[in-house]
Amino acid sequence: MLTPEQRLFYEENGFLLIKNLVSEADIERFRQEFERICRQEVKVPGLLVMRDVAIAKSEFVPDERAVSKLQDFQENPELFRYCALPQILKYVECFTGPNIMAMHTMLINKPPDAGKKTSRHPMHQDLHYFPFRPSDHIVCAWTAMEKVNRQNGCLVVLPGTHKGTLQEHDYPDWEGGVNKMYHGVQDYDPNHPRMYVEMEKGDTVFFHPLLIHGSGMNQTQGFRKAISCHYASSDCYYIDVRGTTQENIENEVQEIAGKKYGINEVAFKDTWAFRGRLVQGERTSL
Ligand SMILES: CC(C)CC(=O)SCCNC(=O)CCNC(=O)[C@H](O)C(C)(C)COP(=O)(O)OP(=O)(O)OC[C@H]1O[C@@H](n2cnc3c(N)ncnc32)[C@H](O)[C@@H]1OP(=O)(O)O
Ligand SMILES: Nc1ncnc2c1ncn2[C@@H]1O[C@H](COP(=O)(O)OP(=O)(O)OP(=O)(O)O)[C@@H](O)[C@H]1O
Ligand SMILES: O=C(O)CCC(=O)C(=O)O
Ligand SMILES: [Fe+2]
Ligand SMILES: [Mg+2]
Repeated sequence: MLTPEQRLFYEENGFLLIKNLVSEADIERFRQEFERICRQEVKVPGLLVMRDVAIAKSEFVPDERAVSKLQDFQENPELFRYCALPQILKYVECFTGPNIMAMHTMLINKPPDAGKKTSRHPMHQDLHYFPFRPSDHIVCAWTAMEKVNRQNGCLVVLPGTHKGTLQEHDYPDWEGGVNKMYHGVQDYDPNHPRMYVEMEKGDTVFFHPLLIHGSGMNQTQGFRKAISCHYASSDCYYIDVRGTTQENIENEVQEIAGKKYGINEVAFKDTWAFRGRLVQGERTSL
């Protein structure tokens, strides 16, 4: 699928932007379903509805505009259609091989910043959240549901950082507050070249789980929308993160999973095994 130039670009930079990959019609359907979920017209088992911390901690009564992110929509057939779009899977297969699992799903509705810069997403590596390997067989697809630019907080990437190792992550020291589980790399090189990935509606970026990335504040009045899925080869294997830098996220996830599913001591890897869904080939290991 990939031209030699595209392959080389990904190997060197850790991401690949494909223009106009998802149709307007599909994006409109995802948007409609998102709105139905916000209006609570559909109930989705396992879905996590997240509000921005600035809104969650204020007196303001939240309505659908307060939703900053939907996570784990694998049980919603309409949104999950995104993860199985053939034109996306054709690219994903270049990184994962033929057995493909959709491991993590998100619809991000980055709100207009409430004045505390909490709409930012600190610079991080997604692998920090994942207890499975090898990292080269994991890839994220992130599709802009509208034009994204520096004004509304597009993705910011540090090209080439996927060649490094997994860094220690923790909450950034931000005055205005930080969203739950938005860990960041503590000491990335501030002089590393930065790229602002500006995209049109339907453009899709594929990126490596070690690529350091984040997103800036949304300085517009609109809600910047994107839909994404992290894929892994189903031949990947789970690892034990105890004693590694990932132990802090394991503890937080176990605490939340315990509350959400009413089970104590759920293994971190099981929180992934039961959310993961096969989208192509055979479920061999994950
Ligand atoms: C690769 C990928 C995984 C990378 C990422 O996506 S990183 C971000 C990952 N994010 C997540 O996994 C979502 C984490 N969020 C959640 O689990 C939930 O939204 C919670 C923060 C637990 C809130 O759950 P919810 O059921 O809405 O609970 P409540 O509304 O009753 O609030 C309970 C207490 O939590 C606070 N809260 C709500 N939203 C946030 C927030 N965004 N950041 C920080 N704190 C928050 C809320 O103020 C309340 O606090 P107290 O009043 O108890 O002090
Ligand atoms: N010290 C830091 N620690 C962790 N993440 C940071 C830090 N500084 C910046 N970032 C992340 O990198 C993103 C991009 O930073 P950048 O300074 O380019 O954007 P910004 O300050 O949000 O907007 P602007 O385009 O006006 O500079 C930030 O929004 C934030 O998510
Ligand atoms: O859409 C964004 O702002 C980035 C989200 C992101 O990187 C993540 O949730 O891991
Ligand atoms: Fe990320
Ligand atoms: Mg700045």
